[in-house]
Amino acid sequence: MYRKPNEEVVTAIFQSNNELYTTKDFLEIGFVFAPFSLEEGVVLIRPDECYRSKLTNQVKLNTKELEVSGFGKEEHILLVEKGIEEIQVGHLKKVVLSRKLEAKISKSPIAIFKDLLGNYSNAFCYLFHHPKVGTWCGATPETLVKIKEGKLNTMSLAGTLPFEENVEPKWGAKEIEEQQMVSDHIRNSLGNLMEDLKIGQAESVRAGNLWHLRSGVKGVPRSETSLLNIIESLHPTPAVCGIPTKAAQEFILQNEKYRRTFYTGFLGELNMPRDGETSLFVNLRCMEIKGDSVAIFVGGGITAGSDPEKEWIETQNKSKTMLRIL
Ligand SMILES: C=C(O[C@H]1C=CC=C(C(=O)O)[C@@H]1O)C(=O)O
Repeated sequence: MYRKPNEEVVTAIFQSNNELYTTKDFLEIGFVFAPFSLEEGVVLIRPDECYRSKLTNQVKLNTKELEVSGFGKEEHILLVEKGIEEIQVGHLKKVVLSRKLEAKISKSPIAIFKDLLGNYSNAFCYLFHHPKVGTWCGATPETLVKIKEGKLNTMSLAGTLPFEENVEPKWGAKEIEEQQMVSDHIRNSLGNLMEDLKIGQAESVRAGNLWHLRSGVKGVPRSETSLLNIIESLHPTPAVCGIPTKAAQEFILQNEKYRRTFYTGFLGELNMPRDGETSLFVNLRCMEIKGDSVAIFVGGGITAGSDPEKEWIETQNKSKTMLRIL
């Protein structure tokens, strides 16, 4: 079940058996759920039954300050320090480092999903379940790619500050440089696949209790460009992996002390309805639900200008997007 950013309609797609289908070439139709490492298999939910409904009875939750446990701080700071060293010796320019935190829940997955819808209107909110994969939900601010009527839209997203009512975010050199790196990377990797590519000015966008810097990216894919080409050139974006991509991915796989599985993968509608719109989102601000426990996934972009303590606080702030709902 999902609702696209700033829309009112919730769509539910149900597959009528428990087979685990995967995509081969992104020409299939359905809902995809892709892991960070694509070779683990991109799950496809076949749309045997589809329902659409307008949102009703949205409840705004109290936004009072949340206390977040400091568990895992030392380990995360060491990881960030290692990332900074790798950048200083010149192996990487940027790497996104993340962690997982656990919490108990007393709400049902459906109640959690409803609260995501009611509180994050400009996010892509979803609840995913497959008996052989698990149950996930989230409210992500990042579009991986949207293709409609031959036009492509994506975004360069990076840089984070806490949101404060009536206060404009003041971006520092670290965030501006970090977001510029993402824009440059998108230009390099998508440029050859497109007739023309335009990357807009960076602007501040709100994502729940946070601000991000975002540039819109628009273009028209060349006639010979396939969706698979586009996905392979964009995923994993430097907003979730790093620069250069391969070296950052290796660093992540070797140094993060857990497996990301579907966090920082992507998900969304594929060719729905037949030959229609594809809109895929990066799986951020998300959690995996297992009975009465959840695992929340949070990370941040590390550059030469990163301060490990601040990076830790940034992950604490990102975890509040989900913790508030719980
Ligand atoms: C990796 C995450 O956020 C990414 C998206 C926006 C801003 C980010 C940052 O400022 O570091 C991250 O690149 C996450 O939320 O777990």
